[in-house]
Amino acid sequence: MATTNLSDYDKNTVPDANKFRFGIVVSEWNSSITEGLYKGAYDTLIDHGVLPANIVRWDVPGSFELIYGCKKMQEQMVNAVIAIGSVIQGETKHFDFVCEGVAQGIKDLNVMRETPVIFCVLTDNTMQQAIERSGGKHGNKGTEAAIAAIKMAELRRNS
Ligand SMILES: Nc1c(NC[C@H](O)[C@H](O)[C@H](O)CO)[nH]c(=O)[nH]c1=O
Ligand SMILES: CC(=O)[C@@H](O)COP(=O)(O)O
Repeated sequence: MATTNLSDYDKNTVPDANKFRFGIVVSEWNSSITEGLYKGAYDTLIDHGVLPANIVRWDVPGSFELIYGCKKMQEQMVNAVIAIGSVIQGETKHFDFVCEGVAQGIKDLNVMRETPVIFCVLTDNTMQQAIERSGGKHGNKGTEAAIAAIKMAELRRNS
C-alpha cells in the first residue's frame, strides 16, 4: 500500500527555523529525482524562515558517498544535515547493498556525532515510484526531510 502524501503536515507544529543553519548533501545519481527532492527541502526550509545564506549544499557522486559527505558536513557550522539520494532497483543485488550501506552509515553518523543527519534517500523499485515521491502524487520526501531537520535542530538546541 503506497504511503500517504509525504508533504501533508501541520505548520503550527514546526518551530521557527530563522536561527538555524542547514547542510544538504545531494547525490548526483538519478539527478532528476534528487533535484526534485532538493527543491522540496530547500523551499520548505525557506518557508519556515531559514535564510538562503544559511543553507549549504554539497554534491556527491552517488548515495553511497552521502555517508562521507554528511560526515564532513557535520564538521561545518550547521544545526542539522539532510542526506538526499535516489536508489532505484537494477538487475542485481547492488541495490540492496547500497541501500543498506547508506542507511547504516547515516545511522552511525547520528549515533557517533552531535549533528543530526536526516535520511532523505528514496529506495524505489521503479523510476515511477521515485517520481511520485519527489514532487508527484505522493508528495515530496524532501519536504518531509526539511521538517524533520528543523525539529531535530530544535531538539538539539534544547537538549
Ligand atoms: N545505482 C545507484 C547508485 N549506485 C552508485 C553508488 O551509490 C556509489 O556511488 C558507487 O557504488 C561508488 O561508490 N547510487 C545511487 O545513488 N542510486 C542508484 O540507483
Ligand atoms: C542500485 C544500483 O546500483 C543499480 O542501479 C545497479 O544496477 P544493476 O543492479 O543492474 O547493476
